[in-house]
Amino acid sequence: MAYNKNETYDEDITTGLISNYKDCLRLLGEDPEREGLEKTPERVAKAMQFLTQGYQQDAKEILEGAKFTEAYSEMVIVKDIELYSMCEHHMLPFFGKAHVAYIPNGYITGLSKIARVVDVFARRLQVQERLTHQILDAIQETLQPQGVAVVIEAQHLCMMMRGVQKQNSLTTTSAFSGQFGSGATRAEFMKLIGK
Ligand SMILES: Nc1nc2c(ncn2[C@@H]2O[C@H](COP(=O)(O)OP(=O)(O)OP(=O)(O)O)[C@@H](O)[C@H]2O)c(=O)[nH]1
Ligand SMILES: [Zn+2]
Repeated sequence: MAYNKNETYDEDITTGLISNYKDCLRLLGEDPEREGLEKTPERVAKAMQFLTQGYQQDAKEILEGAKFTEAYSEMVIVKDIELYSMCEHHMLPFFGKAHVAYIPNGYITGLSKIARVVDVFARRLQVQERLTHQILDAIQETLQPQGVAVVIEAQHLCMMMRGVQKQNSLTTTSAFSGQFGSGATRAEFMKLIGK
């Protein structure tokens, strides 16, 4: 299922979600029939399907689709990839940036595919740590490069709007494989992403 301007949504899932979101609104003390909320259950049903569309997508297929033989063997970095995901504990957004690098070993991939892979895993219910590792594993297993590095910096609304209510906390997670395990290569990557 691809959700773009010509959005198509699974009818059964949408119908089921609409009915459940109507109940949610009632339980929260709202009137789902009042004018402003009339279409809200449907909008939320579609928004939630959009935000979890990653379950229907295959990161390896995306990378394989633009895998090219190339002798380039220096570090390739795509940094500042904006990221929007939802924490699996509260189903509230967390958002920030992903920085991804790999050192090719005979194959490169289309640069946009790196950003697409970030979205495939971000558009699910996540914890930031698992998201970081899933991006790394997909690239490692598909391109079999000399190494992969993923750093994610994100703010979690569940820590900002509720709970501990810390507005300025930033969570950084990282995962490294292959050559990024060594000090010099990792240090070069961290320097290039401004860390
Ligand atoms: N490790 C990790 N924790 C997360 C992530 N997103 C949210 N959390 C945390 O998940 C934890 C869930 O803890 P619980 O004590 O079960 O939930 P809670 O009572 O709502 O916790 P508070 O947020 O502290 O009020 C909280 O500490 C959240 O901050 C994430 O991506 N990674
Ligand atoms: Zn949370």
